[in-house]
Amino acid sequence: MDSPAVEVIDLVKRYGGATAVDGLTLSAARGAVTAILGPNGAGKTSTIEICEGFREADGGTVRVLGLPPSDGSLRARVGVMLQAGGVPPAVRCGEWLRLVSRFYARPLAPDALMARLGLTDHARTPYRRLSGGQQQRLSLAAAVIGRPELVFLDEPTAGLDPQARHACWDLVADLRTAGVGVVLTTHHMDEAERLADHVVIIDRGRVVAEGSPASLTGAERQLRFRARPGLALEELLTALPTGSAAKESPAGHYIIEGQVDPELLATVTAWCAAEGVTADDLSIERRTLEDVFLELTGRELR
Ligand SMILES: Nc1ncnc2c1ncn2[C@@H]1O[C@H](COP(=O)(O)OP(=O)(O)OP(=O)(O)O)[C@@H](O)[C@H]1O
Repeated sequence: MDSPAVEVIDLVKRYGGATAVDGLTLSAARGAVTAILGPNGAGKTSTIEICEGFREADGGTVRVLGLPPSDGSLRARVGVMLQAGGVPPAVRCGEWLRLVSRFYARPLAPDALMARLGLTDHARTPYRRLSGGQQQRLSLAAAVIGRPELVFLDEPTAGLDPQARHACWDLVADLRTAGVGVVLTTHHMDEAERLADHVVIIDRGRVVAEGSPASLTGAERQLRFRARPGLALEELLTALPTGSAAKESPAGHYIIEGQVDPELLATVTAWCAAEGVTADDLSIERRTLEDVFLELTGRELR
């Protein structure tokens, strides 16, 4: 049987006295999209850069396509999109892509890839004159041009406009269809929910949850509405069946959890009416990945 695309066991990474990755274990399948989520400083980039062979681990085992990350044969088989830099400032966009393509035996056509990522009009623009989003798209193009078996994308859509974000999503979906393994980090929960087969949530250098987006969010539904901030939810709770929960998060956004049925809906709307409150945008929804993420990693800023 093939080894996983990426296998990380008990990974440890320290910077001076600080432990950034603290016994992290995860696995990413071939031909699937694995999203690594975590708050700022959780250890995502450290982990990914160790897998890419750019940083040394202080402990644990990492295998990429069954090989140690330092194995030279991986260069031709693995695509890497860095968070920033790596391109000479004066090189033109199209020139760079053609240059990178020459390192590979069966590269994609640079012009077609530029067209796909909206870079055709910038083919002759030097890297330093590209906007942040255009530089980002060029890095993405360079990561996939060699038809890799596996790509690492570190925050691929950070700073992209909605059009470019969708183009990136389409590209990732096509890579997956073509059997390419994709390991990406993102702060966009909707992106992970939309793209990923497998989500790994890490916090303080450790995995705190993993599974498919559906298994992480569960089947439970919630009642949500918007109203003026500061409603007396403890009062509402006394009218709801035992086991229900009500919270305001953020201010003016209310979430009621429990057995969401017509009776609960009627109780909540009747209570709102008695309070003289109109419940706006009332909806019954499943928990989102963002809800799960915040529950697991807390709300304090890092
Ligand atoms: N080269 C370095 N030297 C010292 N500390 C570092 C270095 N790189 C990362 N760190 C620290 O290690 C921890 C993990 O950083 P890392 O970049 O891996 O997190 P991350 O999850 O990718 O964060 P973000 O979401 O902000 O990109 C942070 O506390 C960071 O300050």
